[in-house]
Amino acid sequence: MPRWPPLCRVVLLPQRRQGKRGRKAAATTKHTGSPPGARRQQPADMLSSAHTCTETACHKLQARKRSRRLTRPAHSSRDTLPPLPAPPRGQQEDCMRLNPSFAGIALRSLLAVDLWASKRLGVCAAEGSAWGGARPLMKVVEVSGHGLPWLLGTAYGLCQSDSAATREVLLNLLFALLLDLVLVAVVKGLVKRRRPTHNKMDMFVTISVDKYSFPSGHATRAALVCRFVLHHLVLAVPLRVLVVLWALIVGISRVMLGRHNVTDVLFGLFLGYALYSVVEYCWLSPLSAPALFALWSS
Ligand SMILES: CC(C)=CCC/C(C)=C/COP(=O)(O)O
Repeated sequence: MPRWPPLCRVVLLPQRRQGKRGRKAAATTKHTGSPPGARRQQPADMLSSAHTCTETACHKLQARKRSRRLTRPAHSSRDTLPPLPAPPRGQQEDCMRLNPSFAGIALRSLLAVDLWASKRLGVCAAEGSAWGGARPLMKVVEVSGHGLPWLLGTAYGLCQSDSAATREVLLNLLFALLLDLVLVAVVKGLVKRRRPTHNKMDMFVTISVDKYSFPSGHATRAALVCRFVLHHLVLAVPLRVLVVLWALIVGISRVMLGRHNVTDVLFGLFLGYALYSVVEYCWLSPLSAPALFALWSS
């Protein structure tokens, strides 16, 4: 590789390293052949001055660069300012508290309203509560939406059924109830929202995740069973209305008994309603699950 003459090193280095102001000056130099305000140089002058300043300028530049490199912090780049040091952890949390997002504020407000409303509506939470006399009745409603009677009742009906159509419907109801139990247990285990403080833990048969309240298992089951029954049972209109009312009363009773917050029940009703669509989509029939149905025919 050819060695560049010293002139090139001296002239090119400062131009490459200069900032905006330096570039402006360099543009003037390029245009006029000299820095602004200086005497216009002749080609011979330029050549001789370039030669005479070669060694000293080069040494000065290298020394300046070296000293800049020594004084510059290790993390800084040549063209950017060094990044500001991260604020201590406590200060970061303060900033987050001072600048919460819109979604954060909305969620906190919703939860505050939810807790306040749930406490006000928990009128059967204890015998001494405003509607404490209705507590035994609410507990009957609680049992009517409990998983155990529904599972046992469906399994019994399945064993007793002698028509293929009834068997198909009951098998799918059993599948839906089991799916619901699993889904609610998973969501409760993930969200881990504690039951309201005013709840008395005197519930009929619970499993470990039932110490959590989101979503309400009774509400999901009530919505799921309600949709299932309305689709697969031929009922008179008053009975259909009664089924819908039962689902709503089960949901409301959860808040009145102090078992749940309002949002637990609302989400539970939505989840149960949506779960029915999944059950419909995965409908088990002698065509889609022949092995399962063969159990009964043999
Ligand atoms: C033991 C079995 C088969 C089911 C447990 C049903 C149960 C206790 C659900 C909890 O419902 P909430 O979440 O509405 O309180």
